[in-house]
Amino acid sequence: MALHLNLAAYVALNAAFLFTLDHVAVAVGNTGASGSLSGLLTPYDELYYLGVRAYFTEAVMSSLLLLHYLTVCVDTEKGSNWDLWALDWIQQQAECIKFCLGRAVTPAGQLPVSTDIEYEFGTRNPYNFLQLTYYKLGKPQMAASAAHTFFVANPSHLEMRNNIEKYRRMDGVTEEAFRDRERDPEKHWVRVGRARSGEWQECVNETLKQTDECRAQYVCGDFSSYLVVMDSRNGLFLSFSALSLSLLSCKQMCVSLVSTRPGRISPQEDLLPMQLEHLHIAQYKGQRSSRHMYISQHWSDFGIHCSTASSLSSSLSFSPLGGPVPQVGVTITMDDDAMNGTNRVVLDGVLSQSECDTMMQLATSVGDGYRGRRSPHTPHEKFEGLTVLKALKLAQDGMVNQSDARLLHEMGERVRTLMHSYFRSHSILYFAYTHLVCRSAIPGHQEGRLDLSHPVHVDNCILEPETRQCWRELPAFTHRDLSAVLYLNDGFEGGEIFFTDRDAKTVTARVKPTCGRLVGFTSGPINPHGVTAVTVGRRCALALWFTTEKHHRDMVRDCSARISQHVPVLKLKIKKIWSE
Ligand SMILES: O=C(O)CCC(=O)C(=O)O
Ligand SMILES: [Fe+2]
Repeated sequence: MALHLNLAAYVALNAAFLFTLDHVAVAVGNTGASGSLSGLLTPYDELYYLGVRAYFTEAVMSSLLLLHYLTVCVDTEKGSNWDLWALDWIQQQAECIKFCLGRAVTPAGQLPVSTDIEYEFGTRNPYNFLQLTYYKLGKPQMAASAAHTFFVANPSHLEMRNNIEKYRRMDGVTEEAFRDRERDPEKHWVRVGRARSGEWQECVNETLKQTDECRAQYVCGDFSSYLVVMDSRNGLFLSFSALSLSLLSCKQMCVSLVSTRPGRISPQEDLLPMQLEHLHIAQYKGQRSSRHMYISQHWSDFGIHCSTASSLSSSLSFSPLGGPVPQVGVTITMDDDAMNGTNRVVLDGVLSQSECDTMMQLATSVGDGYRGRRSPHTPHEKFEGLTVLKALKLAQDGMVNQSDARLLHEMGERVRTLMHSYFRSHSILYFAYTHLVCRSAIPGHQEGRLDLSHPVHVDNCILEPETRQCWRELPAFTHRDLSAVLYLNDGFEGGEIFFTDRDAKTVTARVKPTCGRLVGFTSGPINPHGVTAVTVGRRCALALWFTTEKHHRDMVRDCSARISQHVPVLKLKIKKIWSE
């Protein structure tokens, strides 16, 4: 977690560093109305800005003192490894602090720390100041350490990258300097980055521990009951409801803080649900009977808000143990084990050769839905496609066979039934989007080609391979729950679909497309995937995405279902409207 500046800690720190503050205030020549010479404490924000001002006016000595205070503060916060027993202690201190606060701290000093300052520390800017200050004072080891800690949260900061390279070459700078000074209290992030199947339990435990510590530190616990007792004479119920609300928001704030990566300003929405999903899968595979109890217990414990809960419930509504495939001639060619992953499957025999041929013909005759334009993913391929609705409209206009257009529509239903059954979906699957896509190599543009036909991605979140995070936010199609690709042909070169680890590099499975082969997988972060370059020929497939949320269903599909059933009737209606 970044720097926590709760009131209790503020008071404690101010008391502990009063001496330092006196020096700082004198050194920067600003005792201020609320300065320490008056015997009262300086507001945190003011201190910070004094330091920054001193830094820019090159008052190195004074800024160092002040920034030293700030880092000691960071270190102290870091070291405050509050255990649950601390909650009791804090509760006991809370009344005392409240009493002392009014006497020892000026009204300005009691102000909460501003969001600007929270932001500054969240993005680790003080470490930037620190590194230069230490450098000027001839302390390269300390400077390198500050530079590294800053850089972890600001990896695109080129100047700091250069500085770090310089520090590495300096005498007296050891490897020890290149350690993230804020890392220890962020253990859950370290675990998330490394967790493999057996480690999710520890990962969940660490996240919950951090949340508990945060709540203890911010006094989200039963501190409210003291105030309720104190205020019981004047409006017990009003006080109680107000306090309950602030207690809840305090607890929720801790969920957000724990879910916010160092250097980030917004929380990762599904941090604990994501961990629980992995744990659930690991335990499901291990056939442990207590799995659901564990998950539901901590689900409520974490105080997950609605959207997070729904993302968890949707990810848990598929079983990682494959179900039956209720269709004659369809076989399971690869399951989770064969694909080194979870919730992935390859089914064969979903289409006959003649059905594939029909679809290829349909794609060839009308595959201008995307006007045969260049692929959005690579300049070396053309990308043409067709939606079901477009095919049915073309059928209305007599441009394609009605039966072909209906087959396209019916194939989607076939895939839905298979996906629902194989993934043992607990809820109805709605079509989110469907399209038939052909990728064609542009002849003469293939020499020395290194890119992919479709770069590695996750279908319902934005993958950030460096941090192994996947951000379930727009413009990703966050409502997609299951993905399916039904292949129509082979006879081209390249064009394999492959799955990777979250690093987008470690390939865990590869599948060669062929007529009637269906690749199905859950759309979330456990299934990053891409398509290798199509270097010769044309590769066609029907891509489908399903959602368990009714309001995200593809309305156009509903419309096309009606059209599919009533093509002749609609045609008559349209004619009638024209003639009127
Ligand atoms: O065509 C494929 O094999 C996969 C396409 C894909 O991943 C996508 O469209 O999101
Ligand atoms: Fe995809």
